[in-house]
Amino acid sequence: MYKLVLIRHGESTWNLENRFTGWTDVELTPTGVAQATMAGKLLKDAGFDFDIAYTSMLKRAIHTLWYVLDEMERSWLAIGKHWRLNERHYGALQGLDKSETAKKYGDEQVLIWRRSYDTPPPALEASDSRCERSDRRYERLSPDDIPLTECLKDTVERVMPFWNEVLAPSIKSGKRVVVSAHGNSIRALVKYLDNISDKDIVGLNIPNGIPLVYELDESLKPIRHYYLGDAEAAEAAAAAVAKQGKA
Ligand SMILES: O=C(O)[C@@H](CO)OP(=O)(O)O
Repeated sequence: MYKLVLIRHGESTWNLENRFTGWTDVELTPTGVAQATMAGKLLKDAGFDFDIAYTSMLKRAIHTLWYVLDEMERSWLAIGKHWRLNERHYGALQGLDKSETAKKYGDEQVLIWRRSYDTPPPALEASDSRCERSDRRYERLSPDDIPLTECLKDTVERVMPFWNEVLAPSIKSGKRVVVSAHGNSIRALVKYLDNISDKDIVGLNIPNGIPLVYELDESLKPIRHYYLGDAEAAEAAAAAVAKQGKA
């Protein structure tokens, strides 16, 4: 049996301000740092250890991983950073207040933009100063790989090559893998792993900074999954994420 640990980054400044974030590179808050440190402690106390870590190109996930590994005394571990693990691109909503947006367009429309499987939020213009196409960290990508908006389906399509080419082979080779990523890039992975329908994925929310453990069989099919620590607290934190898009 293999184990894979997924961690959504700790609370970010824009989580705290309740703004759509996507590919915007915002920092952890002190609460986010405490959540990441606690995630490391939970993992260490439960006897977890890792051989390799992966994260996105965004500092809220990178720093979360640093705090987790530091707490586990594994700061020396190899870390792979990849844009395919970035948060779902939120298009022209990036930077807007979620509940103000719900007041303007209605809770239902915001739920569609936040959680529908195949309806993307309005796209950014490539000329918009928020567009990441001129960001040096993505200079090796073709501009077309850098989204102007994404629905979860698009995120699944960009995350899956990373699963197939990096994560799955790494796990199958016997490496113990931890991934620090984002609410929607993790939802994309979970949708694939648990074969969740396009309809049911709408109701799935991932809390900040709580390790999500997958036990996988020889062919990497999930046997079971669970949040480390207090299961009720994890459920309450996921329910709070669901409410963020209400007026
Ligand atoms: O703003 C975002 O990028 C994501 C994660 O914080 O939010 P949501 O839960 O609304 O998809």
